[in-house]
Amino acid sequence: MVDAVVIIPTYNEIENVERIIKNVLALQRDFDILIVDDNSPDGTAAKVKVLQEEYPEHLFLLEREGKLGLGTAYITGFKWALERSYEYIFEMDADFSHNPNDLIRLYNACAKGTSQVAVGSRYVTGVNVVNWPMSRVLLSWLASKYVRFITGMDVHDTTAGFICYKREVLEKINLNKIKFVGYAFQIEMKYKAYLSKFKIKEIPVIFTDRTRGTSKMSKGIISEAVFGVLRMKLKSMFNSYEI
Ligand SMILES: Nc1nc2c(ncn2[C@@H]2O[C@H](COP(=O)(O)OP(=O)(O)O[C@H]3O[C@H](CO)[C@@H](O)[C@H](O)[C@@H]3O)[C@@H](O)[C@H]2O)c(=O)[nH]1
Repeated sequence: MVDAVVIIPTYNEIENVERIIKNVLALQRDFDILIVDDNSPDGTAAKVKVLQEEYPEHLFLLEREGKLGLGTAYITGFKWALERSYEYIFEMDADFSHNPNDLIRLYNACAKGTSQVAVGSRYVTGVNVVNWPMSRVLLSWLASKYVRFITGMDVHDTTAGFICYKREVLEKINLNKIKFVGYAFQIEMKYKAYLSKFKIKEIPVIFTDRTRGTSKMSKGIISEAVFGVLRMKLKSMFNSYEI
């Protein structure tokens, strides 16, 4: 029985999905994969179904009816994983901005180290981002600084989406109380793990922007993060923030 599952949310990732699945399933350590697809018009889910014939025991697919956001895709995936016996539950993008080889480094930080959360971090040793335009690097770096300042969390890459959670973390957090649907979900999850006193370790990784397909980042995602983080902090100061 494989003890680790990599959850990969997809929306229009037809150009990446086969390669990312094959890369992860070819790693030296065994991982299962759960794809959470939001009815991608480009046929991503249909491609996954074909690949399931090749990897019937290790590749799983959840299909949702439409584009419901990155955060809710992960929550759906977490609940699926908790119904099974996985001990290590990962988040990873489909587009190779996260290097699948680094999964093993994140795994080791939780399985062999003392951390319950391992974050593939772009900003723990300088700025390790390749191919993003300067404006996007600045936005992401400033967002991480802002979140660190407001929340007081000792995490440099607070918006990172390359994570290993030990099962106990996802069992402790009330997944039905997660407020953010977009990328700010990443911040909220880390904040809840931090408030729950879990040990969060940042593992330096190089984030390389996608060469195929397009980002789903939008202005709404930014305002969700800016105001949402303030709300989150204020609530926790007045003890009305539920983990
Ligand atoms: N199912 C589903 N998947 C989605 C949705 N929106 C995005 N995705 C998937 O989520 C992954 C990340 O989306 P991208 O649009 O490629 O993200 P990015 O702009 O490269 O953003 C990166 O930086 C963010 C901020 O630092 C990170 O929060 C994010 O995880 C990612 O690493 C991809 O696999 C994409 O298909 C959605 O609504 N539904």
